[in-house]
Amino acid sequence: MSATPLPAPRPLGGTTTGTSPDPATEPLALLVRTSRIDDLPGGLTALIDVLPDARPLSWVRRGDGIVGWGEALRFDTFGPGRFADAEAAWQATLQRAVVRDEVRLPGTGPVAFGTFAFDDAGQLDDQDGDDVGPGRPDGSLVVPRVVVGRRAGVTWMTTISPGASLDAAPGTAALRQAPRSPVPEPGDVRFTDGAVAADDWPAVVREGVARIQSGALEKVVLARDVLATTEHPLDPRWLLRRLADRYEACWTFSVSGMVGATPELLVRSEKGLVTSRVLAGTIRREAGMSDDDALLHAAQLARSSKDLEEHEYAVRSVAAALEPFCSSMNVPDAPFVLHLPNVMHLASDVTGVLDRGTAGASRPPSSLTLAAALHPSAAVCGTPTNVARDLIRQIEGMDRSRYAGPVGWVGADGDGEWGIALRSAELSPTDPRHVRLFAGCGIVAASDPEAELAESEAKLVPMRWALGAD
Ligand SMILES: C=C(O[C@H]1C=CC=C(C(=O)O)[C@@H]1O)C(=O)O
Repeated sequence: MSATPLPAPRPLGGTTTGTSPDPATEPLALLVRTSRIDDLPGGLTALIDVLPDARPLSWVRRGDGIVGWGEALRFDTFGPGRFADAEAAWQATLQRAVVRDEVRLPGTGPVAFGTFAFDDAGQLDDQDGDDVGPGRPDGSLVVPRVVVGRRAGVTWMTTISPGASLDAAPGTAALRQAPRSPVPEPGDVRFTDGAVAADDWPAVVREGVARIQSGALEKVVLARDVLATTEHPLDPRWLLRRLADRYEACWTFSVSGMVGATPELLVRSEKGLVTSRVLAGTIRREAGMSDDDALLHAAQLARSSKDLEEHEYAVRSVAAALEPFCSSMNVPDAPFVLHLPNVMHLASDVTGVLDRGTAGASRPPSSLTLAAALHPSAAVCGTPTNVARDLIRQIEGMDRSRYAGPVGWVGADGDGEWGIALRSAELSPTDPRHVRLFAGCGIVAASDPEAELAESEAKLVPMRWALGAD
């Protein structure tokens, strides 16, 4: 890709920051270099272990993926155009990037990590319900200074130098020499109720069930938050290391203070093939459960008509959103059971072949465009989407912020991976000892409010555990 002297990426409805000249007035070119490096010691946490400071970027699963740090560029976007604005800013950036990529795998060359809010309709202060927007962005793309990645035995390092700066060339020696701050332990953790007290949450679910039974909608996903206060300032690397080690089937992510290990892949787009792992329908897995008991639970989940109904809505919403972009698709007839340490889920992998000539577009849709089209799926919102979203705004009583929004990365060719920010926590931008944990449940006519509360507790287990609580 060559550098074209285009105007600087003006954030359409957003803000851009870089580490070089003000991008609003001067073009900010990026020099991007990717080289293969020696494999890293360590298995599942090898990538996490190279992160040098407490502002990590991460997208890691089973020891593979990409991590990044530093900020060559950042785009913050607001309101309903947040995805399109982020995409436009990324495309404008790529126009001015000079790239030398010696590895050429998904995740090499220029990449941007991203995180987007669930809702774009203003933000509620979680404590007293005051509207505090538009301070916090509804979406952010971060182009790191350094990326380290690993895929199927190939390990690489990318350096991204903005403007006139020239960072050290990528290489094993450069990575070894980079200073790395120690990861402090968070110490004791205290958990308190979030916007809606746990004891009051079943009443919210009851209201959701009543609306469904009245015929207003078929499914709604209702969520709650829990506040955690740590004894010492929390370093997100502490969470990432524990999550990547224990929840290896999940995507361990970190972007701008949104951290978690999600089992749900909103979309992966790679060389014309798109995949979405749709989850909905859950059964708890007790600590210490035997394999035989786990199998019995899995069978019970696979037969549960309430869970199958929840799942069907989610699969249908994903298939309908992907269909306009695909020349062919495979939507499984029946889900499989995904086993995680804390829960089991009904899961379906929906796949499709991208139609390269979609709707007269000059290039195939990027993974970010696909994520925007898929969000919010019925796994995190409901059916019909608009009715469910309105009901969430009315009765949930909480600002979801980036919980249940898309999180992931996009590369220069548009390929990338976007998860749904579940099993997640948002670190306070102002107090490093404060974190909000989130969990939600799909509600259908047959849902039992107390059982949903128990299910939400099971979904909080990964983040509680990652903080150090048993
Ligand atoms: C909304 C969440 O989970 C979704 C994903 C899997 C299973 C779900 C369920 O069974 O309700 C939810 O749809 C969450 O973890 O906060």
